[in-house]
Amino acid sequence: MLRIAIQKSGRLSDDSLKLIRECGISFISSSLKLKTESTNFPLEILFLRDDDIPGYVADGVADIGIVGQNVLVEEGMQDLTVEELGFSKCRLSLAVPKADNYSSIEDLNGKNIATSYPNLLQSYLTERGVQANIHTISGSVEIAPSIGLADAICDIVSSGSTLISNGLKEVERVFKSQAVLIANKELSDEKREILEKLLFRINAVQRSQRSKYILLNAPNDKVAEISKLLPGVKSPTVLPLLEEGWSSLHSVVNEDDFWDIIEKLKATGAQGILVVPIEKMII
Ligand SMILES: Nc1ncnc2c1ncn2[C@@H]1O[C@H](COP(=O)(O)OP(=O)(O)OP(=O)(O)O)[C@@H](O)[C@H]1O
Ligand SMILES: O=P(O)(O)OC[C@H]1O[C@H](OP(=O)(O)OP(=O)(O)O)[C@H](O)[C@@H]1O
Ligand SMILES: [Mg+2]
Repeated sequence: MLRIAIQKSGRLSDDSLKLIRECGISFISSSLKLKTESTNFPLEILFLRDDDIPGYVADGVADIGIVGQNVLVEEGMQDLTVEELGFSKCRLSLAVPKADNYSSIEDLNGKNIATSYPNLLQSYLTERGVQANIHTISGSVEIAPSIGLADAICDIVSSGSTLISNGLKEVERVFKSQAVLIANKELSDEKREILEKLLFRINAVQRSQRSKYILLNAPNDKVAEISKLLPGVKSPTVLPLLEEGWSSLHSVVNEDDFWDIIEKLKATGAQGILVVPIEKMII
């Protein structure tokens, strides 16, 4: 049995549970239960505060965990990382009151900065030769300048709406973060084997999320040109249409190239283009 620690409630919780479920792992969860076991995979799930997860995994209380890179690097445990998971993307940024005349990082010399990430902030400032007073607080950081606690803050930003609501502007990006899977370094062979199975499933889910299945009709004399645009996993599938001189072409496209490719396909004379989601993808 492998033990995974995930955040009990917060920004990481829903996507962590979603990923586990998309891997075909079933379990019964209730907001009151802090531990649950899968009914169809050798996995036990612990629901914890996110800040505690790296420590528990390092100590072996949990075998693996899902946590934000910001917390992991702040706690100096980035070497536990196994896989980037691509969700809970955010950044750690420095922000000052909107009305401040901020021109460069040197403006923060001698200033008071409130943050929950003193280590990440300190190394960012040190690298740039800036000396500031860091006040570590555990939450509601954005309020600090307006109550006279600090001149600036360093906190998580995603849409930027929390900064705007608190009369602040983002002035420096300190760290880019996303959720990662971490693992204890001394897993037994049995546990490592379960982790490999889980990683295989996670990769299949992630690959499918980055890809789309595409079907289209094309005149036979355009099939070669279109195949170059849609190489797919190995090569596209080409099937004859009932209508003479036409083929149906099936392939897989990467989400990032998607709109670019669609434009080019239309230019070749492709018709009836269908794009459908892929649930799992094993290559
Ligand atoms: N606005 C956001 N958008 C995307 N990701 C975010 C956002 N805010 C935080 N995160 C990511 O999610 C993680 C958890 O954030 P959350 O705000 O739930 O933490 P918390 O308040 O410290 O929770 P806990 O009660 O578990 O200690 C952060 O460490 C960060 O990696
Ligand atoms: O740029 P935004 O999209 O506004 O997101 C940033 C906010 O999100 C997080 O807090 P959260 O809302 O999770 O609440 P918390 O302070 O209780 O953790 C983070 O601490 C910021 O305050
Ligand atoms: Mg926390």
